[in-house]
Amino acid sequence: MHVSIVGSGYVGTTVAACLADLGHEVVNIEIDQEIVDTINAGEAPIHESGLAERIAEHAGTNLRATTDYAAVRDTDVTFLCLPTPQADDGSLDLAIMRAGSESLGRALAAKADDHLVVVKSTVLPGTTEDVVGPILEDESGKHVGDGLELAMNPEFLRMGTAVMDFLEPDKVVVGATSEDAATTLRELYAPILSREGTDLVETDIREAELIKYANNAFLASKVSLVNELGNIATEYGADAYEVLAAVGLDDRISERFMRSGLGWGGSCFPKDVDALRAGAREQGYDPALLDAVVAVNDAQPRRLVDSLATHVDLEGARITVLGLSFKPGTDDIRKSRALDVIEYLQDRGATVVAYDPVAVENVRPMYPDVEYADSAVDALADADGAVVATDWPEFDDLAFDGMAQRVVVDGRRIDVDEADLDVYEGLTW
Ligand SMILES: NC(=O)c1ccc[n+]([C@@H]2O[C@H](COP(=O)([O-])OP(=O)(O)OC[C@H]3O[C@@H](n4cnc5c(N)ncnc54)[C@H](O)[C@@H]3O)[C@@H](O)[C@H]2O)c1
Ligand SMILES: O=c1ccn([C@@H]2O[C@H](COP(=O)(O)OP(=O)(O)O[C@H]3O[C@H](CO)[C@@H](O)[C@H](O)[C@H]3O)[C@@H](O)[C@H]2O)c(=O)[nH]1
Repeated sequence: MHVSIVGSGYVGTTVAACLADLGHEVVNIEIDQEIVDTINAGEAPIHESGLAERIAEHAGTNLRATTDYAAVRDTDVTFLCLPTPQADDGSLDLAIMRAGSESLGRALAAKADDHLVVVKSTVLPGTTEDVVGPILEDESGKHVGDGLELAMNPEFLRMGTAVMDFLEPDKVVVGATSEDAATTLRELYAPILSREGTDLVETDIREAELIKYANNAFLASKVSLVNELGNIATEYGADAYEVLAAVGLDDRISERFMRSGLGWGGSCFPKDVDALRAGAREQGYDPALLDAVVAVNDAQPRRLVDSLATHVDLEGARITVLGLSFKPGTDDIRKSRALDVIEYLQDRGATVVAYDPVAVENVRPMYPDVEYADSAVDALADADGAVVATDWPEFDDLAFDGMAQRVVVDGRRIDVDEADLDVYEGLTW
């Protein structure tokens, strides 16, 4: 099938490379010329395991990139993989989706054949049919159901494992306005849908849109619940990890996504939970539980710093922050809990020394007064205390003997030989 993909960030690039790998003819339409040139040179514009190889193999044959929306006219289906950021009040900001839909609609005006537009971006119910659809109709002169079909196909990939998550998902969700649109997507995804372990969920568009938010809200709530249970466990002097390992054996609950500690960050959970809360309020519903989910999450970084402060006078102290990315396996620092930890430490007069295997250059411009070390061991040298903010595997079994005071408060439960430390405290265990 001939496929165009608008937006070539984390999702658009991964989807394009993977669809090319499945044998489709794929073109990425992207406003950033540097990204376009990178893909056309056979290189990956982002770091994701398995992506560079796929782009190297397919660029120049069945994968290319361009800034020119006219390329959509040579394709049967277009995926919109544009950003859907938060406005200042937390609500969903659709400005980029609107701009992309306008450009797409204008390009489709000169296409004679029928076209299917699939929204893959995370958008609230009603966006595809009430915002994207009418813009496409106005700009192209086509009508939904007559020359133009609409579908919504949310994406559940995680950063760091994006390629495998896309190629081997638990589910593919398709919301479509017509049987033809659903059939096209079934054909496009045939190799993925034929594998055992992947379910196809076909719904109307509104349900497809909401499934994505419900999925992220559920996972974020699960982590906030395990953090609350972890906070309670520490008050009782109990180990939340032992407690939750047992709880997770109940298959109604599952042992996955049970790691308590510093909480959730990243480019998705914070913005999507906020957009759903704002959307719910707009619909007249008060999302009390989701408000609490965010409040619990926001409290964890301060709890970590407060816990360190019970052992170290932070004013003038040299404190190491181990890990800056929002989770291991990525250099993404968006809404990373580590950044809140840095701010609370600085507020209390500490000098912060930070180390991360890949994310330092993303943080440096935001926090120029932090000292950045080249290794965890260097970062710990002469420190009066340390906190663990990201569970990078290389932090397991670290040597802490270079510290001036061997005090560690761990927000992520790395493997530590407590005998090496004067004070070791887990945030929730
Ligand atoms: N990142 C994830 O892990 C993930 C997972 C699932 C769903 N999502 C959702 O997918 C969507 C895209 O997310 P992302 O992380 O890939 O975003 P991103 O910011 O990484 O990439 C978006 C790309 O779109 C480009 N762009 C902006 N305006 C454009 C325009 N008018 N025309 C063409 N290109 C344009 C940008 O230059 C950028 O390269 C969002 O709705 C997000 O919530 C993200
Ligand atoms: O037991 C856990 C699991 C995760 N986290 C934290 O939760 C955040 C999100 O982690 P993860 O879900 O692995 O990363 P993302 O790449 O943000 O992926 C989420 O957000 C994407 C964008 O919407 C979705 O597509 C994915 O399905 C969804 O898992 C990170 O800060 C993790 O440290 C915990 O604290 N404890």
